[in-house]
Amino acid sequence: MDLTIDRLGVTLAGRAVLHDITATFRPGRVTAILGPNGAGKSTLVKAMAALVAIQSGAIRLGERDVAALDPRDRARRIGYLPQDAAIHWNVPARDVIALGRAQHHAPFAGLSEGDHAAIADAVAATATADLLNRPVNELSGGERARVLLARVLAGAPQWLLADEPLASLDPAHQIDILDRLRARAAAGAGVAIVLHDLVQAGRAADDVLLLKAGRVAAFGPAAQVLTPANLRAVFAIDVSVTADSAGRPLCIPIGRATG
Ligand SMILES: Nc1ncnc2c1ncn2[C@@H]1O[C@H](COP(=O)(O)OP(=O)(O)OP(=O)(O)O)[C@@H](O)[C@H]1O
Repeated sequence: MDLTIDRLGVTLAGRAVLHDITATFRPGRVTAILGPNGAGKSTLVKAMAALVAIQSGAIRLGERDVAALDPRDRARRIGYLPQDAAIHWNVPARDVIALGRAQHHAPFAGLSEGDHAAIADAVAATATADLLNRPVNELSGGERARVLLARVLAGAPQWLLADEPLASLDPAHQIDILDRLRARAAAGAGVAIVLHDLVQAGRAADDVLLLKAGRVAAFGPAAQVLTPANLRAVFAIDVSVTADSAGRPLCIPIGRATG
């Protein structure tokens, strides 16, 4: 089902943060949300997960208003991985990952075979098997980030919204995680990820939403959006854009825009 943002406006603490955002994200594709610090990327994904109140417009999953969905039903449909997620209990990583199945079974019910299978898939996708018995607060930042990603993957949501999922990962794990997210999309899920790295965005994204100061600067297929002119207009940098060996845009930042 499409995830549609329709003339969305969000105001936080009296400040208009998002203005008249319209875009339709499609399942089966990876959509990257890019923009400078403070552009409104996190606020947008929170609004898509119904975690912030919206002042105007709507977010719809298919025909249904996301904010009006029953919360458990919404959690089964939309998985959200926050930026800098904290874990307040020093429990083994396996318990954190298992929490990703909570919306699939009755409260206090044990894990079903289906739950175990989904957890095993998520553990394989994030290479967290060796971490399962470790207390989460003793993991490195990147290890913890992979455990948290495993938790949201374990829920097998129709839509996966991830806010900077690569931020603390080493290059090998960045590549692995992007490949897994692409595999989820290829299997029919919707995937929307906030990214800062233009190289990774070009590599992973089918579609790109460029945000600037809370407004849509460009939205569409990655090759049409990731152009030197758009990137200059949004980030005020010069970027070399060529095609990589798979024909995807390869964006190399050169420096601050001149002239
Ligand atoms: N709870 C809040 N109350 C008031 N203003 C907020 C709140 N949360 C975010 N903002 C403001 O909204 C704007 C957008 O913030 P947001 O976190 O969505 O940006 P972002 O594009 O994700 O930034 P970054 O790349 O730095 O993570 C910023 O100016 C921020 O200061």
